Amino acid sequence: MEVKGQVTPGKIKRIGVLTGGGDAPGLNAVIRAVVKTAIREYGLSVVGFLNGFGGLIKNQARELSEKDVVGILPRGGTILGTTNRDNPFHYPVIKGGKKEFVDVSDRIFENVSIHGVDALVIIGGDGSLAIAKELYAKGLPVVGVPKTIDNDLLATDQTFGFDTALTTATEALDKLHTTAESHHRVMVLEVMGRYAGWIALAAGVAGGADVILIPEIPYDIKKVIDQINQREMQGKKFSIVVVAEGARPVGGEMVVHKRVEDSFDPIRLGGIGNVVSQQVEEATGKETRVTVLGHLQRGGSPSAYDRILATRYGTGAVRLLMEKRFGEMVCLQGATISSVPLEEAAGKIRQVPLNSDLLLSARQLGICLGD
Ligand SMILES: Nc1ncnc2c1ncn2[C@@H]1O[C@H](COP(=O)(O)OP(=O)(O)O)[C@@H](O)[C@H]1O
Ligand SMILES: O=P(O)(O)OC[C@H]1O[C@](O)(COP(=O)(O)O)[C@@H](O)[C@@H]1O
Ligand SMILES: [Mg+2]
Repeated sequence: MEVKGQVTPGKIKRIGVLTGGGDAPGLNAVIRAVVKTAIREYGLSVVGFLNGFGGLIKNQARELSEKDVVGILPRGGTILGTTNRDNPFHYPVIKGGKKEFVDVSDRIFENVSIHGVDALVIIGGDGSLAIAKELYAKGLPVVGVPKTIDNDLLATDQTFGFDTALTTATEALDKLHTTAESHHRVMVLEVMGRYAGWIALAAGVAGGADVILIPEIPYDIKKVIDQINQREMQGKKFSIVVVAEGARPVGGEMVVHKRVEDSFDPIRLGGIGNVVSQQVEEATGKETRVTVLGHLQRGGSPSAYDRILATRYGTGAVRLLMEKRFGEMVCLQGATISSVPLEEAAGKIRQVPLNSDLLLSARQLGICLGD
């Protein structure tokens, strides 16, 4: 079947790369690995599309030479820019003074062809990879690279960005411990993760939290209060509570901080830390403070682990392209870089399994999980 706008690569000579969705530490390390591998190993040229799918739609691009990636390995963010809007299949336009959402994906095929690009590396999370999958179905030769601090992508054991976010959250817990201990307070730390509790659970264990609340286990506030009171009775005058932004009480809803209407998923979570903090203060009479870690978790230099994972993903993605394994995504399976069809990764999320051994360890340490 002839697909409109289809790009049929012969020999691959020129590739494109873009970063989509929320940024994550390690994006630059992937870009560097893609550019160096493409140019040095395969003699290709590389063009970077700017600001996620926005740049592909609006034809914003820049040539990427080896010189352009010098010094970016340890840098946070992405030299290409990114956005968690600009879905080409659901793109906002103003028609007759009213906002409508239309399919502008044909523009992507035009721009890819203008730049002479034979195939594209798309670095993104569940949302960007869902778009990548649709573009592939429409005839664009793409491969995916799994990114997100949330670690919530199906079909890979780990996304890059998670380890750095986890380190930031753990450092925050270490710092909160000293002030909590001095003031005999309860400290609540709200962390990111959308609908998955990976950051909260891992940071909570690494940072010695007393309570960890994650979306996968709706909590009973009485259990949280009991834990804090029990610690008090044992002479432990402070407590540390980690709350994932997606945590919710049994029978209750997640707390929505704001809606970003142009986004495919307009919900931005946030505020549950405050709710928990107020309830704890009222019930225990203990002074309680809340810290919302927010975008600090997405910023800064990637950890050594994330630099290595990002580099392995970037080189692996170019190898996939050269083997014409389009419609696939590089992934981590155990200790090995492998690949899976985008189908298995796109638009699906991976939550903490209730039989996870990390959850079991947390329980056996006496950490309250709110149930
Ligand atoms: N399930 C989905 N299907 C298709 N597009 C999606 C989906 N979720 C998000 N998107 C779109 O993908 C882009 C990036 O999504 P977002 O979730 O913010 O980033 P990420 O790529 O990190 O998951 C946005 O344009 C968003 O509108
Ligand atoms: O950048 P925004 O719009 O505030 O989005 C915040 C969301 O993005 C994240 O930081 C990362 O999510 P994605 O990887 O899906 O972009 C979430 O943890 C958080 O809920
Ligand atoms: Mg997403």
